[in-house]
Amino acid sequence: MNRPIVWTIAGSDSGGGAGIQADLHTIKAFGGHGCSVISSITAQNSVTVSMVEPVLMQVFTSQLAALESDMQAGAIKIGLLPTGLHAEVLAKHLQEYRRQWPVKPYVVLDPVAVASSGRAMADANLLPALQRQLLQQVDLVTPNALELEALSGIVPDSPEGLRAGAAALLAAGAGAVLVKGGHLTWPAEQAVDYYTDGEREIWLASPRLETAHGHGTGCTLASAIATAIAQDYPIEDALVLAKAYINQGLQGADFVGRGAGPVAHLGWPENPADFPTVVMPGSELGDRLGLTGKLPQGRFAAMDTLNLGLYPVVDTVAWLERLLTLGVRTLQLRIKDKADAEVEADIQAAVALGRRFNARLFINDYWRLAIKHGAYGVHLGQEDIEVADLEAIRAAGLKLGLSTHGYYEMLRARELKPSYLALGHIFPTRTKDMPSRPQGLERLDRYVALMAAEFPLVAIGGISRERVPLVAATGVGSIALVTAITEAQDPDATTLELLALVEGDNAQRQ
Ligand SMILES: Cc1ncc(COP(=O)(O)OP(=O)(O)O)c(N)n1
Ligand SMILES: Cc1ncsc1CCOP(=O)(O)O
Ligand SMILES: [Mg+2]
Repeated sequence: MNRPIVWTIAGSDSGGGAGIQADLHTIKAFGGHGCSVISSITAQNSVTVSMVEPVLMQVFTSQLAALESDMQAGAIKIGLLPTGLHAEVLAKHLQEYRRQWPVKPYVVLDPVAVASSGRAMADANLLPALQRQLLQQVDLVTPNALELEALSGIVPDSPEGLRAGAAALLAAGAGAVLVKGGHLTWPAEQAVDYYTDGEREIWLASPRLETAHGHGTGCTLASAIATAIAQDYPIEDALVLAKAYINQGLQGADFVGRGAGPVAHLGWPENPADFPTVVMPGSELGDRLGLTGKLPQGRFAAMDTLNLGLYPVVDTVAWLERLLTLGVRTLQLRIKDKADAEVEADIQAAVALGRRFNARLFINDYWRLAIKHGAYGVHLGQEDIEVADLEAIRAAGLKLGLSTHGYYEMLRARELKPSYLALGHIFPTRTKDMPSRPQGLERLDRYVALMAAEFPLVAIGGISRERVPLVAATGVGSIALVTAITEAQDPDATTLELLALVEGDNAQRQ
């Protein structure tokens, strides 16, 4: 596999728990190739920092030049900069990379100024240089509560204070801000991270972990985000993965010296318990954080099985009838962009057919008509979550399937307790213009490992007859298809073959 290049520009920690050393562990764990630009050499162990020595400016810029001429970065993580001058010089280099490089690196700044022991790690000129020059060159800055206060002058002692502090960093030029919740004193029982790019907010919560350890968490989090982005994960997935990596690493942390041990580096996060909760409007925590909106009041009706099997998605009642007659038992009517009045008769007919064949028949999009005609279930997309009356669908007893396109959307959908989750699009598809990138089998594998115990899962998007065995091998319980069936030379024979492939002995042929 091609490992994306990720640079860390940071200080060396002789104790091996933070700085360059933590960054390189993390970059490797996330599948990147780590390159380092050492900004300063620290002498420290698990109990004290005894020396911080900035590297000569020529040593600093020679490392940048060496990498720049041969090993252009997909993402750059910046940690400790020992002087304001190092920050100024770096800002100029970053500006130049953005101008010259064909692919712009994603830059994450972890604004380290004070060690966890309380010792100042940088000179007094660093803060103004960050504020006036470096912030403008970064895509994401990741302060903790103390660093946010130092950079913005605003004390984040409430959600409003936190939002105001983050807004000040956006105004200073940062592309986005992630405030880490570890040092916030509220909410008491959860460590809540806050992300904003000025247009949207994401709040991620995990229970506070009782541990004496955690040296290097800030460095590790920023490196994990940078490497996930270099792997082409969208920012919201990078945030979720990085927080899961930290939670896993804190659980596994132990003494190395006499003091606080380093966060452990335990590979790609896979345990659902390590993943954060997406704080939803309408939840108790959401209310406390000032989010507005509603949540459904309970779970959606459960499916009768975790394995929904072959799942054709078609646009006419005639197709539904043909497939039901062949023995298909999970199907969807997907008619796009028509007025309710134009589709009502088809939806009514589809619901009646589904009942006659005792099938799991989902209606895409038209949730009001689905409720009105007593459909078995509704399938909705991410955009619909904001606008559909989910509680009305739930209260009417309809099943709900939700589309997701990655870690963050899966975790957000999880909070709505739907009947199944769809994961897509797995391969490039001609059927629909997708704003996200194809997920591929490796990511599908990981999603299935994470969510399969909790929800029936459906894979969709670009799944041809030939790809069905590969998709089925991930353990996903259902495979949704459009063109593999509707454009097959012999749709009936193909459907029977697919039923046997996906459902094996459980295929209910008539
Ligand atoms: C099983 C299944 N998965 C995903 C989709 C896509 O739904 P959505 O995101 O709402 O997009 P449209 O289908 O409405 O274009 C689906 N329909 N079925
Ligand atoms: C509706 C939809 N949602 C995600 S991909 C997709 C289309 C799947 O069609 P095909 O199986 O022809 O690629
Ligand atoms: Mg839809």
